[in-house]
Amino acid sequence: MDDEWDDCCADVGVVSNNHSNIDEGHSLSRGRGFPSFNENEYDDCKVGSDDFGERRGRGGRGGGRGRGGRGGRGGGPGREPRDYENGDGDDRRDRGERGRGRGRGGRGGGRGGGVSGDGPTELGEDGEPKKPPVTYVPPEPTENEQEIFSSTISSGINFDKFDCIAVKVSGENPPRAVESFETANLRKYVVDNILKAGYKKPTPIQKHAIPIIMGGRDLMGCAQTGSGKTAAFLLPIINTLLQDERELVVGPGGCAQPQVVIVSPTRELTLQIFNEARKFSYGSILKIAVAYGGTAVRHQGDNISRGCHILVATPGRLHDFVDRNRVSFDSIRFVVLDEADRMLDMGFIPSVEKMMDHPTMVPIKERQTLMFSATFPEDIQHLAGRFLNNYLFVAVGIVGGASTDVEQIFHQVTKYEKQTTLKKLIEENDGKRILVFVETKRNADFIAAMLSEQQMLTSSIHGDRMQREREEALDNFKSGRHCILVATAVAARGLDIKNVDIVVNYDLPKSIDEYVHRIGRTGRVGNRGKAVSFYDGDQDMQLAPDLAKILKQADQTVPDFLQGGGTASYKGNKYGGSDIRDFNTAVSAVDQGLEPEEEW
Ligand SMILES: Nc1ncnc2c1ncn2[C@@H]1O[C@H](COP(=O)(O)OP(=O)(O)OP(=O)(O)O)[C@@H](O)[C@H]1O
Repeated sequence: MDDEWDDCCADVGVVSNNHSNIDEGHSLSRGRGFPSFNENEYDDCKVGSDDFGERRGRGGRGGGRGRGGRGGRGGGPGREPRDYENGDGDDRRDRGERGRGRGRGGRGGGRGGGVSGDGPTELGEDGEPKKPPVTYVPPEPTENEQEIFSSTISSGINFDKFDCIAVKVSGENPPRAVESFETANLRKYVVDNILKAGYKKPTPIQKHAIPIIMGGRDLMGCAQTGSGKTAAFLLPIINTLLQDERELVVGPGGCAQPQVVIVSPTRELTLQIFNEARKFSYGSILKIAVAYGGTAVRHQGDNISRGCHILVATPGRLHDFVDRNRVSFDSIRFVVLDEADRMLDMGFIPSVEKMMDHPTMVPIKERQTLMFSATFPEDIQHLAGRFLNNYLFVAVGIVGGASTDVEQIFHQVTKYEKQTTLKKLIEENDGKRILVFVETKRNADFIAAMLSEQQMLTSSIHGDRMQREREEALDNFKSGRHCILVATAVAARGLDIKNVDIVVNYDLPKSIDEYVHRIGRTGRVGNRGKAVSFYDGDQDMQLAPDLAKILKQADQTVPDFLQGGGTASYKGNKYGGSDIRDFNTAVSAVDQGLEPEEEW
């Protein structure tokens, strides 16, 4: 599959029988009163789990890049030159501890170790190199109140302009939007936590989603990047759990029965939502648990088996637990798909179907199903309909449109000019926090190494890095220790990082939705941001019409080289369209003309 960065793959049902590779000596403390997880029960690298990030052993680049630069590649078997160019080849060849050969010149020494130095690779029953156990135990989440509440990005000068964006609500009998958190019928506990997070008033998606969800309805919610969709579902869910408290159930054998399951496509986003849920439920009796790949299974399993009201998970790891009867959906009250269009596209749909159709899943009419994204193409909305019950559709602004707070700049370059252009851009923006997107994992490594060699403090994040490295890279960038983060699409969606000054599309993505999500890492909650994209006519021509359209919709100048290149791939003026169910109601529209191409 081309989306190799995915934290899940389509084959969710396939469970490897090869458990012999699991480190039997690895142990963690037993849960209180519940059976502890045995690592042997899990093959953390099984096909279909969300553990791509823990893959090791790139056969073709075993040379190891040590301190001071990239060493030779090609010490190991298997990588075709084409594969090297494209970087993201067949993941099956990416396994096996010993071939990794990675290191960052100029920043702390390389992590070398090629195939050649370590003797023959041991093979498992399936002929694949035996997989190492995943032993990474992430740091415990903080209990420090100040830290819990400090992750919020402060709202910017354009925050109030959110209120001028047209909102369309469709579906039967939508409730009235709320105007403030104080009048939203939220419990004091929840309002106190909202205030501690520094929120003064709800964003449009929150104004609409809170009463809809508290009113027991299903929802498909679309609003621009950085406009508070996470709180839009977390606040009413947490409020409902506290208002109408139900007993926490843990079945036989420590099988947890969460009341809420929130699924998102990447590990880092899952962790972020988990922390947001902890924030808004701070001080309450609610138990929040997290499950994502690339981490020691037993650790998460023990936590989950103690019981949790809310489980935030990536699909692969969620199904690991479900398949082993460690999690069931018998007590579900809410199912949330964040980045829902991504969760329903080809790579993830089997996981979502498996969850929704699971024999233990509460029937559609007895649970609430909520879906959120900044982009929601109509074909994906069709798919979504089957999981929703008489839902309301809320669209804030143009579905799939870019945040108007992001200035979008394009440089026309050839592929040979990209490196120099990037270096120049970074030099001209010394000290600014810059997120650089590239298309392939290999290019992410390459660019990060190149910048590091130039004494530009750089981290990288992509699906071939171990989870520990991914989290460290993100942390270095968030804390400002490293001003530059080079990323593949794994960081395109949902991540909420303070003070990202510039997003660079070193390589433009293949789809316009991906572009919208990427540039949405800056210019969040009313802050201004800038996106600089390198446009290579040879590579990116097919994206030109969509880019031109996105620019026009955001009232920005369209460069000549993006003009006249054909028709956009989306119909009409509404990326992703409106509610596909053909409701002709615009129940709540604050149409003040700020969205020139709005049709409602
Ligand atoms: N009402 C509010 N007032 C102030 N800040 C808010 C409010 N709601 C959310 N925020 C903050 O705005 C930032 C962006 O929120 P969030 O990550 O939920 O955006 P999003 O719409 O999900 O974006 P994306 O589409 O990129 O996932 C977060 O730092 C969040 O804490």
